[in-house]
Amino acid sequence: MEQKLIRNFSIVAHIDHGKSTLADQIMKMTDTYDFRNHQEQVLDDMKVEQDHGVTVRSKTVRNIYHAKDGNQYELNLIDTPGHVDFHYEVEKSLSASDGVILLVDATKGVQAQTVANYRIAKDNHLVIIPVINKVDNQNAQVDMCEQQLYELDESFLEKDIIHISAKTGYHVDEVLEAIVKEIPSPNGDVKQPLKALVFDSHYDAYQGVVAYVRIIDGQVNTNDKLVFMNQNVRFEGNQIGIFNPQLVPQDQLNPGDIGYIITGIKDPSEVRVGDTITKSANRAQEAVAGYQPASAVVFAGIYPKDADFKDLSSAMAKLKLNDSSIEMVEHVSESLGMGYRCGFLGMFHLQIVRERLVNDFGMEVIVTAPNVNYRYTTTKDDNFKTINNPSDLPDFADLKVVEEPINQMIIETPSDSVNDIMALVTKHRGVLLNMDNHNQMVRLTYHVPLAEIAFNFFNQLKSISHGFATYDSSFDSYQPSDIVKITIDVNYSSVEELTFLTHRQNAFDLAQEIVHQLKYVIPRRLYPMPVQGYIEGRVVARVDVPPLRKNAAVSEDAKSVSKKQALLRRQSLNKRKSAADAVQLPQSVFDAILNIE
Ligand SMILES: Nc1nc2c(ncn2[C@@H]2O[C@H](COP(=O)(O)OP(=O)(O)OP(=O)(O)O)[C@@H](O)[C@H]2O)c(=O)[nH]1
Repeated sequence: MEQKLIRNFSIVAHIDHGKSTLADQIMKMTDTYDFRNHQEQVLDDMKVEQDHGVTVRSKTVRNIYHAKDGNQYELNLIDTPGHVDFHYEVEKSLSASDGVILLVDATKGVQAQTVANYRIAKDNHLVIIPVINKVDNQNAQVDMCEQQLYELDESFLEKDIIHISAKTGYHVDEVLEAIVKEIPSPNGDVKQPLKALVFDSHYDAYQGVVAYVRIIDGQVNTNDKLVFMNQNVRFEGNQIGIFNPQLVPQDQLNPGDIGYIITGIKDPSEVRVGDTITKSANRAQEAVAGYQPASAVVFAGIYPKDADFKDLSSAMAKLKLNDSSIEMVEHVSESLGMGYRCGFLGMFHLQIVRERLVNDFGMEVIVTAPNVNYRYTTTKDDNFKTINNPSDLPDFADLKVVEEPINQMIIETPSDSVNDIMALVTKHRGVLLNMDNHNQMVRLTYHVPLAEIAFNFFNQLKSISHGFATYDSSFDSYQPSDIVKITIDVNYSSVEELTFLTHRQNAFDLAQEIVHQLKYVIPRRLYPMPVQGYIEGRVVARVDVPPLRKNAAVSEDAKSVSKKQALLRRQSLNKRKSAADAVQLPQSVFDAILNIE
């Protein structure tokens, strides 16, 4: 396809505003995919995506469109995720695009991720086509959405904002025409040395690493000798091709094309998303600017359940290739063995990683209770050290200052929920900075500790506001805080994975609650096991996990004294045997802790 007839664009929106439905509709109208014999939402093909009904990974598909001007255009569409945890995916997709369709649900209006995605598109200097979706819905408020879009960007006043129903196809043809007319064709020079930006990748058991690329300059042909510029890893492009949305081989990719290169590389750590591919014989001078690494928000340990650490390690490396935002470092735990301490972009991301390990790699894992990171100075050292594992915080006697991450959070809500929401955020130690009205909604701006909103906050907010409130939050600063460490002993030995950091005001209640929850989930032994919670060296909570044994005194099948004595002897022998084993922590222990509000 001639370069001037190519259009590369992403569809961006808040979660559930209809991106995948629009992508399907475009594929239907351009005859890219035959939907009669297939399921809807072909792009959301991962099990986790179908289970949760959300897009987790960006997906690319090439459509051929016969435009009204008589030309055939190649429309490379990237469907992006809408959930805040997958923001990083959107950033990567936009680096491969020249324009975006900014989709707004007519029944919901402009929401937090609409604004966030609009900003990324602006920062990338992309053409933005605003589109209002779901106009077939009887609750559609098209005028309100238009007003909100004008407030977001005055330049939209000069455009005719398109009103569509992605579901029925109403006016989607106008979107296709706008893509052709407004989004520029890619500018790249075929005569320059090859520069292909790797914006994504996945691992194939037979073919090794498959790199998803946008060709910036030059040309790549099948079997070319290639090199990853930053990693300096050489390989041969065994197969190249495009997404339809399945992989379809081609002989050649040219500037502006979005496609894939099968590298044959079997070691996932040799490939980095954000790297540039060039030819080994005719190297480009400079690599394309890559991506800022994503910064993890919540941290947790991941350990193999029944399998070997080696299996976990190989599964994690392949997963990381497909999701470069996961941070991981090896970690040895006394009770769970070799594993990883990992960083995630949010709780939903953590949940998806856990499910993908099972679905995609058959890897059952134990995930420990998540936490955020903190930093501290000690009486001996005034330099701040950041920790993401609570057990790394030194003893309270040595600490000078502990700081926790504070986020700026903006909540938009209908006015009838304002009081309840303010009470909720105050309970979570939020400090109100500003309150104003914004398109019939109240906008509250807060400073709130990340640890207070990283876990269950979103669900609480949704339930209080009956699903209407939305929020967006971003890191603001570290601030000194009265943070204390809760340590938990099971059977008189401290369990590292059950160490928590929290504000002093919550510490006592939290320690009580954790210890109480553990009573029912710690696997029982033949003897009672005390579970104790400590704060700054003092026991503040205690329960005894009841023993797993028959009570010889009342047992019905041991009526004679000698039989009772024999039973007691056996129990005492078993007791000595099992006392030597370390306490095994099943997943239910960490799940129980996660449910504490
Ligand atoms: N009535 C109506 N419903 C729509 C329309 N477009 C999408 N929907 C519905 O809205 C819901 C969300 O649509 P999706 O296409 O999955 O939304 P999404 O933006 O891709 O969601 P994420 O990828 O998870 O962010 C689905 O139940 C769709 O059937 C439309 O034009 N009209």
